[in-house]
Amino acid sequence: MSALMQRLKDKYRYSIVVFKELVKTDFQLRYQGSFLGVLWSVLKPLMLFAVMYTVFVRFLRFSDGTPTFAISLLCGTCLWSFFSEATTMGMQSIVNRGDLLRKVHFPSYIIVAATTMGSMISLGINLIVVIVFGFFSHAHYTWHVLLVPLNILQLYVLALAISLLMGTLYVYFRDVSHIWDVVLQAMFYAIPVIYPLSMVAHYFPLVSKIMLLNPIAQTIMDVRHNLLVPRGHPDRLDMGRQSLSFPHPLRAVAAAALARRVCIPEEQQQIRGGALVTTVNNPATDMNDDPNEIALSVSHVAKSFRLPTEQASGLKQAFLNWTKGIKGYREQQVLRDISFNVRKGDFFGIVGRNGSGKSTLLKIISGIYIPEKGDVSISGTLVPFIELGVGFNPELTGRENVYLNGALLGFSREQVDAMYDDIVEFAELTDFMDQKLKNYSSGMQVRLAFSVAIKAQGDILVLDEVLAVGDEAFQKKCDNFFKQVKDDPSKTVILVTHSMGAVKKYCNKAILIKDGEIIVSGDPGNVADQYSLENAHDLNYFKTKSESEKAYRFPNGLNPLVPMLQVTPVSPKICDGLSPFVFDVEYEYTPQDKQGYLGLILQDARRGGQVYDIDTQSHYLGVPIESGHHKVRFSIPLDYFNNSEFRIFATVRTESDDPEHPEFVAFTNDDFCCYFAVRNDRNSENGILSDRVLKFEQIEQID
Ligand SMILES: Nc1ncnc2c1ncn2[C@@H]1O[C@H](COP(=O)(O)OP(=O)(O)OP(=O)(O)O)[C@@H](O)[C@H]1O
Repeated sequence: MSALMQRLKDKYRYSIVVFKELVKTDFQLRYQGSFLGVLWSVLKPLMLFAVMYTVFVRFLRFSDGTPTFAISLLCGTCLWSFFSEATTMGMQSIVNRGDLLRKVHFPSYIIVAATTMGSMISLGINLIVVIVFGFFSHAHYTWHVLLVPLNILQLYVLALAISLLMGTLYVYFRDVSHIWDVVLQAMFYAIPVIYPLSMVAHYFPLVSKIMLLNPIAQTIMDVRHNLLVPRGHPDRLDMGRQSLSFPHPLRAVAAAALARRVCIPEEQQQIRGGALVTTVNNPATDMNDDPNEIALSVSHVAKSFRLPTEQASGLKQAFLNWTKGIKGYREQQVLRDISFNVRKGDFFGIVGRNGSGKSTLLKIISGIYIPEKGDVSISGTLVPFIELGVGFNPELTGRENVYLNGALLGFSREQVDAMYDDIVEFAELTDFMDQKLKNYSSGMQVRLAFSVAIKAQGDILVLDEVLAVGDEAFQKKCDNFFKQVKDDPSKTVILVTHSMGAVKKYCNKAILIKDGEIIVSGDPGNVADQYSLENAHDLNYFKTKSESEKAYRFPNGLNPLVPMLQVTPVSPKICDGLSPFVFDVEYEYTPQDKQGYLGLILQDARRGGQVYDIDTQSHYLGVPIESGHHKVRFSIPLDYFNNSEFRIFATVRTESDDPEHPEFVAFTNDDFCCYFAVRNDRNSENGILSDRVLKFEQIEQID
């Protein structure tokens, strides 16, 4: 038995750790900031009771004739408050804590279970109040009181099952919460909370029987009877037996099983270690890789998302879309066919422009998303940081957030206790730990998050944009940490970053993702350079220029006279700066009455501005263009260029009367320009031209 318990404990260890921490913070946050704090959980039902008692017992004279009817009313009110609060908050919790689900390998039902458990704690406090009241009202408690925890557990399971079902619907249709409000109102009157069942049974015996078919009503009645029905009451024994009888708990368990089946995806049901995913599959390998050396293998992974095109989070819109045959979404293919292997001990970089799918790939590796196609195999334990400070709550103190964040990384309270001082010392936040996180600067928050995150233990660390944390002194510490990890052959790191300095410094391999595919892989220096080049396309000063030119005459740069104008590289796009950069300009041109010319502009894509500009009539390149389809080859010597990224932009224009404003016929838009980069260790990064440009000629004494 104890071995079985131990196995269950091990299997659900992560879920238990996170559950406990979420319950604690959830309960704490409910009463935080109020003057009376947790006392509200006692006062609220008492106040409600006072209202009910006055209206229904004093004025409407509802009673079953027992002296404890008032307490029974209080008890029913508490149970009903629990049920309505737990299902309402539980239903909304998946959406409210969606950040956790998107960033941590995490079973979603824990969020709902923790929220409903928060309400359950309030119920526990309330029932203690009921029992104390009972003493003063001469209630005679019997052993049946011992059945109450069983009844409550049953109610909790029912509330949890309903919350899961409603919560799943609520993710798609927000109307569900409004409908549920109405259902709760109706149910309140259909359950004998404020009136005795005997009253209904007296007038409508069949209705009273139907009422009892409702498992919620029955459980509430059970609790009341087990607590308060006086000794000798004819119903008492039956009700006590009923609580233990089989069909009743079975209903709750069946509801929970149904909710689990419908609401919890298969992969979430498989989560064992939460943040620590352990799989020891045989990773797929290519011919050159020793399978024992592979830590992670990603094979032909593809993923797309459905992006809503019409507002479809309401039932009405969903119905209208359905009747009109509108899908209400479009597919966005984020990853197409990604394959790579990471060897044990690698520091592996993943780079790409915004929206290229890096985080999606990390989430697939971490088990947060399931790929549509392809496989991911991991050998060892994998710790996804995904993002620093996941689950951080601004309303909690730094200390509380450390425990919460630690739990999400799989650490129990005892484990966090043991490392707490180290975390605080590393974060250099000793004096701030009892302050709420909302009072921290953003730098302090990431320092704290980083200090917790680096405690995570596993063979493979998955880091998403966790570099450049904090001020300069703190960055040095982080740098030391990364160097240590890099030098540790037992650690494998997968790093997503936009810092090409970090890629070159830490990584031994990297991939560049563009449009959902790997376009460059291997040497991190080369990958970083290609990335810089890709990134040069995004710079705003080019956009502005293009925008103004779009408004100029031809909206997309090209037109019937010049349907094609394109600059293509002949040399490699990453140049060493020793040989010239060679490129072609291809055009199709139908001449007008004036002679057409080809103009070229060389732009510094890193710093902005023109390096070389023949954009005036007087400086025409002197290449008249002829009718038809042609290709012209050019070359630019790069000896004196520093390291940077450059863009070549072509125009076709004709002479005009104003030499400062030549007449544009066409220009290359951003898709048809050519980008290249200069990379050579003899160059510096400062300024466009290298210091080799300046020659020392002579020095002459004046006085
Ligand atoms: N859960 C989601 N639902 C719908 N679309 C999503 C979802 N997650 C990501 N996307 C979309 O997938 C694309 C890739 O996103 P992702 O976060 O992977 O990019 P990224 O390369 O990490 O970008 P960044 O460098 O900005 O962090 C984006 O267009 C994003 O809008």
